[in-house]
Amino acid sequence: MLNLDPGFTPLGEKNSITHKSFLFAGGEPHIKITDGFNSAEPVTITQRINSFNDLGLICITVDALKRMGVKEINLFIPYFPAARQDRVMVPGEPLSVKVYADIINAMALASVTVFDPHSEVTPALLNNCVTVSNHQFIKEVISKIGTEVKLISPDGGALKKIYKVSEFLGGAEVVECSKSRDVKTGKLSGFKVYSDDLAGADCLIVDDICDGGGTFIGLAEALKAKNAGKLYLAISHGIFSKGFDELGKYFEQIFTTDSIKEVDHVGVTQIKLADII
Ligand SMILES: O=P(O)(O)OC[C@H]1O[C@H](OP(=O)(O)OP(=O)(O)O)[C@H](O)[C@@H]1O
Repeated sequence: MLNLDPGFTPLGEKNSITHKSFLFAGGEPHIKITDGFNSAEPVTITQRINSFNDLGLICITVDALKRMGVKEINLFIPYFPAARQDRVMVPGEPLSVKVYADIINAMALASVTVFDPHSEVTPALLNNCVTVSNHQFIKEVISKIGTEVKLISPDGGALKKIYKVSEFLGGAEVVECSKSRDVKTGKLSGFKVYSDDLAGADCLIVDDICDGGGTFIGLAEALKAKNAGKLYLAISHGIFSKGFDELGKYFEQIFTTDSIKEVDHVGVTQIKLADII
């Protein structure tokens, strides 16, 4: 095991390979593997990706391991970078998810494990991809809420996954919703809840990523307009780029994992991937 982020050990620390990593003054990541480990054994690298340099560190680590004679290298990156940029919406944009997938595929890894990928595009592009669903995460969230909730699917992307979550949970009720996004400006509008009256039912919105949170604030207003009870939010990958001031006004509690970073906020419960995979 080679955990590149010292604060993130999702698969444990058994047989951890010691190393030192740092940035050169020019901004390039560097690593020195300081262990005399058995290079005939497979190695699994784990990493949280918050920047292109975090991917760069993976690339140079794979190179260092191969030069030490390691033949089988596995990678665990729960949050796949640019997974949302999985289609070219207006001319002039990149297909970023393919750029990242091509870089990773070039390393010829034995497996690449991702957690709750945004769409089917990531596993389709990534060689030897293993996906971990959000099922256990949502089960854990519901046990922490402690009461019956309706599962809310915010948009078309989430809809493809929510019924599998419901099935895993033994048939929890699903409420479908939709939103519109202007592909030129990224602006959100037109939140719809496909239920006439939620009759005070507590609701858990389930989605893969929270970035600025606009999706969930817009949806929370639409749910309240349909008489929703308490609102909860479960997000596999918490970016939370606009903080929690606005989100906190709508949600009793927000649940996320540590797939991207640590979150320290009274309104957020963070469930460690180490505890659910
Ligand atoms: O916190 P926010 O800034 O609102 O972003 C979060 C939303 O963005 C992503 O979906 P996206 O809008 O890209 O939709 P898609 O399912 O059409 O890809 C993600 O699945 C969330 O639903």
